Amino acid sequence: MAVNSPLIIALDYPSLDAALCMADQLDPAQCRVKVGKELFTRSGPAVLEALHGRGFEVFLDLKFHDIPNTLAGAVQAAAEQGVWMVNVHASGGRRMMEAAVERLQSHRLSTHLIAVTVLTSLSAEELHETGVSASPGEQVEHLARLARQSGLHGVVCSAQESAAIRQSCGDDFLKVTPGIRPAFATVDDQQRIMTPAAAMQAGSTHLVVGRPVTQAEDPMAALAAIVAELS
Ligand SMILES: O=c1ccn([C@@H]2O[C@H](COP(=O)(O)O)[C@@H](O)[C@H]2O)c(=O)[nH]1
Repeated sequence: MAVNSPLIIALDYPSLDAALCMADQLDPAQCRVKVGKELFTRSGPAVLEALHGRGFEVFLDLKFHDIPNTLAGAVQAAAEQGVWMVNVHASGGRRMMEAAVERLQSHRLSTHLIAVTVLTSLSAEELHETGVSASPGEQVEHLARLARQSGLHGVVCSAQESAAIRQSCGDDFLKVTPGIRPAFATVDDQQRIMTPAAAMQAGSTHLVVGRPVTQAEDPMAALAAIVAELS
């Protein structure tokens, strides 16, 4: 299905039923959906089958991070389940990322492979606490370049870094940005945030939106407000 929207709705729910209840209110021609660690750990591949059966393109957000051989196997397993996009941590290094790219290519799997740079929930102070002396912006850009050199299709970053990555890695390199917060939403545990319209202006190619829609009193009204902001 051709999806003519940058929106990816994060189905962060504790059960398959709850996730499908939200999915059934969404139009697979108008947005993609994201399955993360909680939902996948609870429901397993059944959630992918159910969402694919409803016509959705699925971003499997399991943020793989392991030795090259193990990680390549996990990426292959995800791609063979037909997901549109899967991700790994760029901090796993060049050899790990290249192993995943090679595995997809050798099996002719066309799933988009992207790398998480610096989690959008991390502030500069928290990043420094992990032993990284660079600022979030510097570290994101460093890891984005590494991901691009390793053959990946793009990165997960905050929209605050999209413009710099567009400059260094180009328009075609995907900038998938969580931490999207419309003016009406609460910040929650995110740190590096941006509104939907500002994120698109900055060069994000995809906007990941979870709680501003899924925890809203009226999720469909919240989604409509975001769509209106983007049009
Ligand atoms: O750096 C990252 C990487 C992934 N995420 C995921 O995106 C969504 C954001 O949800 P909100 O409710 O809109 O905050 C969530 O599934 C995260 O696991 C991220 O936020 N930051």
